[in-house]
Amino acid sequence: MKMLKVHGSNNDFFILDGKNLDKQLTEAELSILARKVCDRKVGLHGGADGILFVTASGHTGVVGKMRVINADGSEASMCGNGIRTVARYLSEREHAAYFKIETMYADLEVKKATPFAPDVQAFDAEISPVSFDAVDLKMHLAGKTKLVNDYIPELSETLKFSAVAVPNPHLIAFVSHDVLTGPELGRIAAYLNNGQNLLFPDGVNVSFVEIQKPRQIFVRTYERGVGYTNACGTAMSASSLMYALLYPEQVKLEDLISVFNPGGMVKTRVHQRTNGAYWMSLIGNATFVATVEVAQSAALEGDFKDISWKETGEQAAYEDFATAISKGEQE
Ligand SMILES: N[C@@H](CCC[C@H](N)C(=O)O)C(=O)O
Repeated sequence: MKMLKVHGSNNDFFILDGKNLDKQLTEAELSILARKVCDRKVGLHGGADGILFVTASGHTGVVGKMRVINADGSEASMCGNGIRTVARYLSEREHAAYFKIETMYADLEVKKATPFAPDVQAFDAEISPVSFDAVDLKMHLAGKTKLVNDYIPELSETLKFSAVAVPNPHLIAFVSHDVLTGPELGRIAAYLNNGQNLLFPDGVNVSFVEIQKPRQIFVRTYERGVGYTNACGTAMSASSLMYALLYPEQVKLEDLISVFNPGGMVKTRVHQRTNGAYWMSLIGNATFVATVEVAQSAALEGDFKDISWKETGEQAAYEDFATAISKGEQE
């Protein structure tokens, strides 16, 4: 079985193309494979945040289908950092620069973007559909059908949250720098993703957002099915939407927003269609780290003694880029 280790803002994945399997996987095996391969301690070469499973799409004019399997084996409806890397993979495989990828709820447009730096390739992905509806969020708050900049007393007496599905569920709070870097995010997100709480029984991705200056935010995310990640693309898109809606004096629809995260930086734009629906452009790196070969039967057993791992050399360029960002040399 061949896979590709990739990342967007150091949110890392293994792309598994159904064409490169030794043998067809059952649904249960796909989930087991994700848990074995992604394990940070004993998984494949340091593990990953998830598997991006690529297959053919049944939809006309769509180049391929992406399924997102979190590190804990659960399936997510979307992955913003992941779809950029799948876009690059399909773009190289199909020799196309602008096309659609099928995801659980929508066929999303992707296109090649201007590289962020030499050897730091970038792609631009549509993030949609957007919903504030508690039913779509699988959110249960007494008497509330949506939540926009409001308190959830069960979680915090001081923080205000907004809930938005893009279409995977996100809970977002705008916070000070101290709160962004402190323990509250972990406390709240671990509780909401314990599978037992009544507010989000299916879990939710939780992000804290700091406004650094107009059109520049920092987003830290604790992901459902994973835990803390270096970045979450759908969270940065959802956070950009809430930034535009809650702080219209700082950012307008269509403005380019710089979104920094612990793993790097992406750019976003918030758009609104004529029917009122919001959608976002998520523009960021799509880095190929290494090509991997492992026997499928061994991977399913979590046995990674005998693998072939060939680095592409792109990670060094990405690290130079990330260093330049952290020194404020790039906006
Ligand atoms: N890292 C992803 C989101 C992956 C899915 C998420 N953990 C969920 O369960 O919704 C991104 O970049 O969007």
